[in-house]
Amino acid sequence: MRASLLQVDVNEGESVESRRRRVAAAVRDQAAADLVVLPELWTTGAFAYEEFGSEAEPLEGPTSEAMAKAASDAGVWLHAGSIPERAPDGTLYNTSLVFSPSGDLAAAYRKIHRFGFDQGEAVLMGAGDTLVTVRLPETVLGLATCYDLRFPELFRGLVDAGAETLVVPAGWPERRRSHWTLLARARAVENQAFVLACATAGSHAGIAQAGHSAVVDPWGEVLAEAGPGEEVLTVDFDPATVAGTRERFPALKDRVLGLDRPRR
Ligand SMILES: NC(=O)CCC(=O)C(=O)O
Repeated sequence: MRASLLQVDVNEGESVESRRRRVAAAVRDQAAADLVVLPELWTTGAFAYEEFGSEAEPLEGPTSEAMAKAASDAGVWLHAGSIPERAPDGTLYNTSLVFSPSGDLAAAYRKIHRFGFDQGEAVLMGAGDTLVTVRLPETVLGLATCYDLRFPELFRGLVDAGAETLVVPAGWPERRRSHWTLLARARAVENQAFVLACATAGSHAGIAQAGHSAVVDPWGEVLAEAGPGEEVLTVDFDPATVAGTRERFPALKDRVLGLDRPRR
């Protein structure tokens, strides 16, 4: 299976419309891939809080339309990263979209853990409450977004739902890059799954982005890692490695669930 991660440069010098056209063209160029992955909130930038409301779109908005067409033109599965979604009741969500090679919306995942503590995304956006997996011919994707990477129980839930390839679009700051790299490997090792971690490059809202998108195998080996700038990271991997790893080293079967809490 071939995956291409598009590490998009997101900066205020380029309009959302221009970036949408540029990214759609880049997706069309990936016709040799089976799966193309984009980062989190690449239209606005994950830290451009003041843009979330003005650039929010419904699930059938301009980004979704452009990405559906790009996926069908290229004939690829497309994890189109996330958009600021405005739901019919007005609530904003950080929503990831997955399109099939015929351009149909196969899945939408609303980010469960919002970043910012008592500001930014955490107060501007609603929280998703549903785990999402997507069955491709070669593997089952489990969806998570950026800050979700810090919450291992979410990933265990995805694995329990059948996920073998964990896809994590992000807008991760350069100053915490070591956490990004470490957590992507940790989620791969503990879940014996592939991790496709696709981040933004560049700088927006005064926050330098980490880049360094990566593909990690179920043994925790980094198969490929991008540099800091805009880049297409293409990797061939064998999804059957997941079942092989889980069979040879059956740690997931040794889980002990429902432990009692310490007595006080
Ligand atoms: N967009 C995000 O979720 C940022 C997450 C982050 O900066 C961190 O977890 O650190």
